[in-house]
Amino acid sequence: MVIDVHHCVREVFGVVAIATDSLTKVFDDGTVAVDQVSLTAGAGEFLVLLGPTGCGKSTILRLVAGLEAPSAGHVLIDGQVVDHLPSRERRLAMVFQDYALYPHLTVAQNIGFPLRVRHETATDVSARVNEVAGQLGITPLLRKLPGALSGGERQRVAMARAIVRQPLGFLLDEPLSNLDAGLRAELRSDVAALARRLGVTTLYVTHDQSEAMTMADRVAVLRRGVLQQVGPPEQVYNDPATLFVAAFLGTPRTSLLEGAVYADGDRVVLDLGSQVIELPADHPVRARHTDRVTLALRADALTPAPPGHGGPTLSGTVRLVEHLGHEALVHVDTGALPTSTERSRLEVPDAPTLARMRPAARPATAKTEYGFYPVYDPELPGEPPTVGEVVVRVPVAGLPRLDETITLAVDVDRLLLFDRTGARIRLSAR
Ligand SMILES: Nc1ncnc2c1ncn2[C@@H]1O[C@H](COP(=O)(O)OP(=O)(O)OP(=O)(O)O)[C@@H](O)[C@H]1O
Repeated sequence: MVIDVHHCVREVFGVVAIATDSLTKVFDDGTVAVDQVSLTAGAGEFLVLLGPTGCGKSTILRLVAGLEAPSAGHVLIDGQVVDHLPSRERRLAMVFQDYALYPHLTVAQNIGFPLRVRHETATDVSARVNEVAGQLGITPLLRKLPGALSGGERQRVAMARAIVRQPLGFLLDEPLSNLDAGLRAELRSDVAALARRLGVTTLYVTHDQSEAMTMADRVAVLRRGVLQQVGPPEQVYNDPATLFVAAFLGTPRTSLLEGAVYADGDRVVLDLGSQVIELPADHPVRARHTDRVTLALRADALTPAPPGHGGPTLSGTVRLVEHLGHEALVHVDTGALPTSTERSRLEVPDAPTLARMRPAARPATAKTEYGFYPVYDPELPGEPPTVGEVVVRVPVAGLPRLDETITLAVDVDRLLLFDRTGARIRLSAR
């Protein structure tokens, strides 16, 4: 009788949790790449590590894989500390963005490679390779060489090679980043579905928020090696704990504006300097009278105000209309003071945003009736951005013209406010 060793292992170990406990990595040059990160990917969970470039995502993966030694803290697999275990004994399969397929081996030989180095019989290797190729829909490719494959096919072969050993966990480091956008979107669901079908605990690294949002059971957002927030995608998006998380998650980019709260008789307003947003008189932010705040506004908090709209509004001048087909992204200059990157801690504004900010040298905002006179904190380095822009999605049927003044309805339930430290001001009425 032939016993399938791998199936036995899976049955004995089952699906396992992968965890880090105060994991810290300081490289020899003093770089603190990972700073006391405690995270758990539950058994069978698809956990995505998300953050800007350099935030320590790959280093966490390498520490979990055993390719780097932690400076402090621990890695746990199935509740057991594995710090002493060499990489190969951790039974975790890693897939990198470059796949690292052997160019002179066929697809079948590439997939079977991890089994052959364990001296399994040719019959067993072949059976397992065929099984995995079938699972991934790549059986027709088995005789080809990697050079004859498309990017997406190569990616599937790399996944096949990772699962052939029936690992206890997958560690995937931006495995889709070398593919074009269309294929990436297609493979996203494939990879997530495969991991779920196999029930394998997965740590998936990406800096692409839409990838994280569509694939993850939970997302862990990192900044400079420090864990900011962990939760299901919709929770992290809708209920960000910090200004950084609110700013990092948002397509189009979340707008950040400086403001102050004023509660005056039966009025409660957010004073942006150039204008005020009138809030309902019983709005809980009333308790924050005179506080300086940062307002994070995403496109989904704004709509062009219909005639006679009675709720909170924000107005501004149309500066840019980006056509997306059935709708357009309309960039509206509110005259308010944008939040500096030093305060938001969002260190990598994209090039188009920067390019738009710089040439539009224009003094930001004037003093309002409530006396909020926004100025940049003198201790903050760098040149302040000059345009307090918000972005709204508008159906093509009702597009405004450039330089037109438009009024936007603000969804109060989607107002995200943050204090001077970047911590969320939670409004109990939400
Ligand atoms: N061997 C090393 N020696 C010194 N510093 C390193 C080393 N490897 C990584 N770093 C630094 O550690 C920090 C985290 O790097 P890491 O590769 O983990 O980031 P990342 O979030 O995966 O970024 P990316 O998305 O660009 O891959 C960075 O500042 C990086 O420059």
